[in-house]
Amino acid sequence: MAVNCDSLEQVREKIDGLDRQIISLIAERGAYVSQAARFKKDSDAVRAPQRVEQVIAKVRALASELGANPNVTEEVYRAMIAAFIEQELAEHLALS
Ligand SMILES: C=C(O[C@@H]1C=C(C(=O)O)C=C[C@H]1O)C(=O)O
Repeated sequence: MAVNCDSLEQVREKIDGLDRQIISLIAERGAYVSQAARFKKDSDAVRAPQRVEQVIAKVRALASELGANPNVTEEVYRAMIAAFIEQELAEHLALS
């Protein structure tokens, strides 16, 4: 839960701290995305558009539950997943 800040400096300190946590989680998520490449036969399987839509529906619901903006959450996730698909495609190519 966000605290009420007394200055812009404090706001930015909070954001900087959260960015560190978010990036650590992106690193962990990315490691699992890379592992997924080992279990897929081709680039269509890497892209897995049905799974992408499942993730988007799930994170929109989670956003509503946890007090985040569902539209912002969806945009962030679509951009993140698009980048992870490129990462996974490169992993998949390297394995073949
Ligand atoms: C990690 C996977 O591969 C890709 C990446 C996804 C993601 O970042 O959530 C979801 C589906 C795929 O586009 C997967 O199929 O689960």
